[in-house]
Formats: sequence, structure tokens, C-alpha cells
Amino acid sequence: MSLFARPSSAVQIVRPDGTSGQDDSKPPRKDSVQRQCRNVMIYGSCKFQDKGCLFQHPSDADESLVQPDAATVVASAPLTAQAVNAPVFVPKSATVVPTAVDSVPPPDSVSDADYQQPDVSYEYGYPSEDPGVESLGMQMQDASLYDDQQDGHYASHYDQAVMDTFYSGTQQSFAQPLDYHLYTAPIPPNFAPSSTDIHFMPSSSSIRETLQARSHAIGISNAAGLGLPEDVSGYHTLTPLETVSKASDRRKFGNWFSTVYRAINSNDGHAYCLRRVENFRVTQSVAFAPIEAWTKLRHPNIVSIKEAFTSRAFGDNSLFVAYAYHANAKTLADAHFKSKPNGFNANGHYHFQHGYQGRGGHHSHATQAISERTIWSYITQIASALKRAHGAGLAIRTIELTKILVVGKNRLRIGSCGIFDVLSYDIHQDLAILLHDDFVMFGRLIVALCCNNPSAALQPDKYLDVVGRSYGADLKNLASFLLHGAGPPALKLQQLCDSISGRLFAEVDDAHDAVDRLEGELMSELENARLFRLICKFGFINERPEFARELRWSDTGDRYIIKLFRDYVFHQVDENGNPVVNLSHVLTCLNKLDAGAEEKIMLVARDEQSCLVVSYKDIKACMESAFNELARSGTNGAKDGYR
Ligand SMILES: Nc1ncnc2c1ncn2[C@@H]1O[C@H](COP(=O)(O)OP(=O)(O)OP(=O)(O)O)[C@@H](O)[C@H]1O
Repeated sequence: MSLFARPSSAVQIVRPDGTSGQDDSKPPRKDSVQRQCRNVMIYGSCKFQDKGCLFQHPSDADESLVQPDAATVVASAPLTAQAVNAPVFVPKSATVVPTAVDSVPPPDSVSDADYQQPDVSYEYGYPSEDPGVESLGMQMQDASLYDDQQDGHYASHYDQAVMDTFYSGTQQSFAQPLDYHLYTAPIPPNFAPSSTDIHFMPSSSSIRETLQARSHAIGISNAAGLGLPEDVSGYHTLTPLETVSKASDRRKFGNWFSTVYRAINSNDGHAYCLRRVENFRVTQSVAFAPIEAWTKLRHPNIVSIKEAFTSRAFGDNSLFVAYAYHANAKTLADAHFKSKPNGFNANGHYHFQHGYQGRGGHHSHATQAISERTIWSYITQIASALKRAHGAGLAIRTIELTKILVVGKNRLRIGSCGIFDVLSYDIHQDLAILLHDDFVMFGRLIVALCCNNPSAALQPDKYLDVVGRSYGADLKNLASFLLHGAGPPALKLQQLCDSISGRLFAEVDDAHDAVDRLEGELMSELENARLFRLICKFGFINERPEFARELRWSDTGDRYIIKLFRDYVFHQVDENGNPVVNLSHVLTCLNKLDAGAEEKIMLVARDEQSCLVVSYKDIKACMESAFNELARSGTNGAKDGYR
């Protein structure tokens, strides 16, 4: 068995080769005789080789096998004497005897044939499969890893150019399969800049802030002292979504008082939006038939319905309808008209063309007019919802400023669907009339949005000219058609779709842009998760007290490089002994480690008495072996945790 090279300026440690006669299938021995002698490693020979030293020494025959050519010895100027004597570390798993450091071709020029897949028969016989890692990965997917502040820190230290250059240059040469191929963004950043707003997506920093706020919104509850019931038919932690300070402010839904709550469903643990209609008695189960139909309808512009039920939890007969909860959603009225002066009067005296300064100091109002692109986008989304609902034989009945939610940038969802159907279940209503009413409501909504004035919806005809003057004839004609168009609802729906068909391309393009951007954002999160998993592995492996006395972790053991690598990544000091805190270095090292790069680095022991030249690929093999060992020897509970 040949383990060490001759004493020379570069001492190589090579794995046992097949000529040793050792049966690979036998369980490996763990006694010290199998350990490399540190004296040989550092000094090239061991004075005690024949005087009882327990560790492994190379035979003469072995030396001749691995003796490197003098020309291949590293002669790098900045290296210290110890560094020049650094042995090339080869994990026991490697099947190829590597040449000395400088004889390794640069990664680009290395063919796959030059590198063989690491043999899974490590000295200690660990298979390459890594169920623990895989399941840890699954766990990490669920974890929210993002931290705004951390991101700023990350950005300021992260040198993208360094990392990109490295990975573009070496990726083809990896012989071993990567766990994750995540080194390039799906679209080059120049073409999908994350710092700008696009139609359906705010800038990268805003989207993160928005998502944080949403996640926070789901967790907070301001219901203390309100005397709300603890449980309403399987929903708990009710929190009102609107604050009503006076009894006169109480909101009505049709003729009934109504309140909207966020509540958590006891069965699935998810948040829902519960609309309660007070004092409404349902006497026949047939009243819930329309809700059945609505629960089956799924559309990206309609708030989905989960269920409807009655409850006496509030002390009365209340009707409850549970909708999907969209955290921090605003109604169209809140998004566009809250705290704003009234809009234009029916004579259109206040123009709201861009740049127009209205009379009487209405400048701010004029600049807040909704852009034409946004109006058409809203129209397209509502028309799409209308098409789906009417296609299912359902009238929406809530196309109103206060019932349509803005759930993301320019994203609408029509809410409170189905509830009017229950409230009026005992009144026979002609479906055609209800469908027709949807078109009229839609027309009114367009007028109100275009006039930037909610009350314009009450007298839409008076404001049609204002719409035409401000946004052009197309919008005015569309609003007029919706308000007054005759004919069966199906035909009207078709005409509506035809009239907006030319606008659909912009909508589709913007939607695809948003998908591209989101993929980019997701990609960066995957990078975070991948690096976080690596850091976790380090945490699991390093400094375990139970390993303190194990030979493999001693400075002659094969696990020693993990310790040294940790120091190399995190504990570097500059020439004055000050800590080097360079996140870019950490990220570069971890990415190379994860990729199993062939690049070699020199790891120096803390006492500076020894150093090793190893490739990231070697370190990766070592880390995986150590982690797999840990995962296997974990308690049942820990193993379950990896699933
Ligand atoms: N599905 C939902 N997910 C999240 N929030 C919702 C949902 N439905 C309604 N909301 C929020 O609940 C609040 C109250 O809704 P509601 O429909 O009563 O609106 P409103 O503006 O109070 O209308 P009205 O004046 O007619 O009562 C609104 O702020 C709305 O954003």
C-alpha cells in the first residue's frame, strides 16, 4: 500500500491503489496502522519508522511509484518554506493518482477523462448517496431565509464579476455531477434589470419588502379586547380586517351589516378571509348551492371561495363565507381613491392629462390619475374573470370599487363573489338579467376609474365625455357599450373580448416579463438556500465534542481538511493579524466547494507547522462523507427530521 511520497519539496499523499491486494469489499479498518504518519507528511520521513511508530509509512516501492518529477514541484514565490513542502492531499476515495500541483492542467483544459468520478469506496466505506442532504434540502425549501438587512450586506460584499468569471470558465470541466446547477441567472441581468419596476412587478427590493410585509400581516392579530369568539365553526384567531370606531361606521353588504375577518382554519392552519353577514337566517340548504358552484371556480382574477356556513358564535344567526386570504390586499377604492380630493366634475373641468395642473391647487390630484396602461390592464383582467364566471353560468355581482382587491402590483381579484346569491336565494332572479348587470357594473367601474372619482359610477353617462377626452375614444366607446349595449349576455361577452383583443398582447408581454423577473428572484433565493445548506453542514460537522478524540479528526486524519478549510473560509487574518471579513471570499469558496471545483488551495494548520494542498473537489468529498456519517448515526428523531 503506498500512502506517501518520498521526502521532497512536495510530499504527496495518495490513496491506496488496487495493487495492494486489499480487498475493497472488506469493511475498512479504523486502527491507527491505517493512518498516515504525520512525520512523513510534514518532514518526508519518520525517524521512528522502524522503532515502533504505529502509523503507516510508505515502502520504497511506493515511493518510486509516486515520486514526482522535480520539474513539477511548485515554486510559487509568495509561499513559505512550509507551503512549498505542502503535500497534495488526495482523499481516500480518489481513484486517480494526481500529479504534483503545478502539473494539473487548468480547469478549462481538463477533459472528463482526466478526472474520474470519485470512487464511492472511501476508506471507511461510505456510499455516495446522500439521503440526509436531499431531505435537508427539502426542509430548507420551506424555510424563509431572506432578511432585508442581510441582503443589503450581502450585496455590498458580493463580487458578482469574480464569481461569474470563475464559473463560466470551469463549469464544463466538472467531471462529477453537481448537486445544483445554479450558477447562472435565467436571463442575463442586463436584460431583466431587477432595480426597475415593471407592470406586474415592483423592483427587486420592493417585492422583497412586500412579501415580508405580507408574511408579517398574516402573523399579527389586533383582536385583543374585541370580545370576538374563540372559534367559529373551525376558524380561530379572528382578526377584523377593517376598523370601525363608531357604530354609525358599521359597513353594510346590501341590506345587511357585514364584517370581514382574517381567521385561521383549524384543519389546515391557513389564513382565510371570513365575511360575516349579521342576522341572516338560512332556512334551506339549497341556499348554499351557488356557493358549491363558486368553490369549483378557480381564476387568477377572482378571490377563491372555500366554503359557506352559518354560525351562532356571535350570539346571532350569522352567515359566513370563507374566501382565500390575500394578505395586505387593498380594495380598488382604497388603492386609488383613499384620502384624495374628489375627481373631475361632470363637465370635465379638471383635466387629468399627464402634466395637467388642475384649478384650485389640484395638481397632486392630476398627477395621481391612473395610467391608461393600468386601466386597460384592469379591464383585461376583469373581462377575463367575467368570461370565466359567465362561462360557468355564474353572475359575479360584485364588480365594484370596494369589492375588487388589488393583490399585487396591478393585479386584481374580484372578491365577495357568491354571497349575494345566498342572500337572495329565496328571490327568483333571471340569470340573463344578472349577467347583464355585471356588464353595467363593469361600465360604471371604468368610468369611475377613468375619472378618478368614485361617485362618477353613480352617473356614468354624465362622465363619458370626460373619459373620451382623457383616455381617448376606445375607452369611452367600451364604457358606453358596457353600459348600454343590448343583446344576449353571451354575445355581449364576445363583443367585449373582441374590443379588447388588441390590448391583450401588452398584457401577455407584461405577464411574461413578470414571470422572467420572478424566476430571477427565485434563482437568487435558491442560491441562498444552497449556500445555507452548506453552512449548515459545516455547523453539523465542525467542533463536535464527540469527535475530539477521534483519529480521523486529528491533524493526521482525513477529516482534518474540513477543519482547515473552515479556517480558510472564515478565519483568515491579514498580515497584521486582523480578521478578514470578506463575504465575497466566503461566497466564492462555498460556491467552488459546492461545485466540487478542481481548483487547488493551500490549507495551513493553525500552528503553521503543516499545510495541505487540496482541491475543492477533495474537500467536497470529505465533507459529504463526514456529513453522511453524521446523518446515518443520528438518532431516529434526527433522521425523521431529514425527511
Ligand atoms: N379575500 C381577502 N383577502 C384579504 N383582505 C381582504 C379580502 N377581502 C376583503 N379584504 C379586505 O377587507 C377589508 C374590508 O373589506 P370590504 O369588502 O368590507 O371593503 P370595504 O372597503 O370596507 O367595503 P364597504 O365600504 O362596502 O364595506 C378591505 O380592506 C379589504 O382589503
